[in-house]
Amino acid sequence: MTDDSAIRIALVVPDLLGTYGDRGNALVLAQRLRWRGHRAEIVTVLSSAETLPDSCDIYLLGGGEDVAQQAAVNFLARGDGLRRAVDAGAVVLGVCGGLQVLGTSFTTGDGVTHRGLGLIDISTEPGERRAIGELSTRSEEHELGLLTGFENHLGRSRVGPAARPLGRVLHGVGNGADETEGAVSERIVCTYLHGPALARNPLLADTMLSWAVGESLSELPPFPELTELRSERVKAAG
Ligand SMILES: NC(=O)CC[C@H](N)C(=O)O
Repeated sequence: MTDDSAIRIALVVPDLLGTYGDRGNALVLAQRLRWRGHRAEIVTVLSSAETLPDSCDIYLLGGGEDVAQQAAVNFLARGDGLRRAVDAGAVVLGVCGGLQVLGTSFTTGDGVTHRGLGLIDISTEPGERRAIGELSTRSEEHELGLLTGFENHLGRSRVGPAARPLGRVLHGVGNGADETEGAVSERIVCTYLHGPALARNPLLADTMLSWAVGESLSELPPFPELTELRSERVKAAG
């Protein structure tokens, strides 16, 4: 049964975009809401569903392989639920393959260009080699500070004029061409950070949650394990 007062978090086609552990982002968001006394519901939408419901507050798209990304675009274009949700103010996170799916187009390693959903102005072409390893960036423009994660992608992305980069690369590849990482447009956040990104970067998680809830959220007590994880991972990035 649906709980009307709950913040609904859609985990979008994890059977296609679930290769890199990004489903953890849904658990992080739900738990950070519950710790503050909000109700949260995770709505898992598999690609066997008819269409994606437009009634969720937050939509999470993870990373996946090239063929899975094409299947995800086909599924999401059917019914257009994600576009309607975005138009109504939903918050969206696209990680890696999810970033490429949300963008205008992506060219896969075989040289074929595929249409993305066009929800954010970012396009992707294959690089010369796969970017694999720790990725750390600084996001001053969006006041998100240091962002940490790992990357594993061939695609190199260019942010168009209708979006802004999420951060500037300190270590790793990120978007590739110009030392930027990810993209932001209104309430859509795209990144190459896996980790899962929202487990490693609680400020990003809480920023997205405050957009969904419509108010700033109470402080949570510091988690020493989290501080330690972040500093250990940033150190590992060199
Ligand atoms: N980690 C991913 O999601 C990979 C995305 C995409 N298939 C690429 O290689 O660029």
